[in-house]
Amino acid sequence: MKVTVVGAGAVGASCAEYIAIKNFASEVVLLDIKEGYAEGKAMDLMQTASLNGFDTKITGSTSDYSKTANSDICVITSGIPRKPGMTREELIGINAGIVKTVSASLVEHSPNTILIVVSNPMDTMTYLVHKITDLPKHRIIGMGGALDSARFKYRLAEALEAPISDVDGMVIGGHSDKGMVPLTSHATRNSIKVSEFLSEERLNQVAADTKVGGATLTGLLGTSAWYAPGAAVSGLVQAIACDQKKVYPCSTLLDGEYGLSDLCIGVPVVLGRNGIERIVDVSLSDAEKEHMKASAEGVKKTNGLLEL
Ligand SMILES: NC(=O)C1=CN([C@@H]2O[C@H](COP(=O)(O)OP(=O)(O)OC[C@H]3O[C@@H](n4cnc5c(N)ncnc54)[C@H](O)[C@@H]3O)[C@@H](O)[C@H]2O)C=CC1
Ligand SMILES: O=C([O-])CC(=O)C(=O)O
Repeated sequence: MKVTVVGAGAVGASCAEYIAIKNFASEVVLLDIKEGYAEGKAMDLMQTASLNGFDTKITGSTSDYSKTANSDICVITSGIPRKPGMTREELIGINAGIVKTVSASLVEHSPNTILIVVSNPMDTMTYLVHKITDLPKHRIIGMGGALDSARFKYRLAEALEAPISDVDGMVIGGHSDKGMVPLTSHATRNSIKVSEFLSEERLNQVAADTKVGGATLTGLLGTSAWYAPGAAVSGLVQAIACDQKKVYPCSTLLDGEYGLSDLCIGVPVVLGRNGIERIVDVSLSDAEKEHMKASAEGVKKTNGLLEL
């Protein structure tokens, strides 16, 4: 199993590290445009192999896509991150150009690959990849919901004063401060609805804190987060590589599901060796349906800024 990660920055390196530590891939190629940077990150990570007990071979490349040839899975993390006070949508001007050239080069060298898009604004970048490559839709996957759901579970566990392993919950919708739709009505603590434990007001606070999860960390760190994003990407990569058939919310091209079409937005999907093997249609409350509709309008507005 060969995995390429483009962008050896904070998220790309974290993602490569988690993939290696989980020890399911034979090879990870890190590629960056900065001279020597990916080679340096790869060497540093390889020097953790005997300490962390993995056999995955990590190599680095400066813009040489021949090294990525025949990758089973490619991850795009190249692009600028936001600074405090910015929205993800403001990154479109620079990141669209980067994602366009990177995805074309990846597909040229790995025509059978499954592509995972991470660069922001992620739903719009995922849509862009559909427009400029001829990969089938089940092989183009946007990562956002897996991370947002992990943050939701963190906030739920905090409010419930319960261990995170007892908590389950999912966030669908656009990966943006306003567009996320935390499914509070479906969230559970060991199979019991969380509304049995938390007031509506507290649950609304959990949802609000979840939606600004990325912005909160950007304010604290001065740039956006990388540990949880890297771990979330490695989860998707593992689900595909190991044919786990796990359900994750991912950004995917919709064609009528959830009453939406011609956009990529986060919905629950089954992930296996073929990429997105099924889109799961979950029944939503009226409020969640309205929220999803507004989220889709936001994503479409950002898509409208693309020069296609
Ligand atoms: N979808 C999600 O849930 C998340 C998305 N992100 C996004 O991921 C992206 C990366 O974030 P960080 O790793 O923190 O940024 P970073 O600045 O640490 O790393 C980005 C890397 O991309 C490289 N790069 C730029 N243009 C390139 C090109 N044409 N080819 C190859 N490499 C290129 C840069 O040299 C840099 O090393 C940002 O757009 C950020 O907003 C970050 C966290 C979560
Ligand atoms: O907040 C950001 O800009 C990066 C990101 O998408 C996240 O951490 O959720």
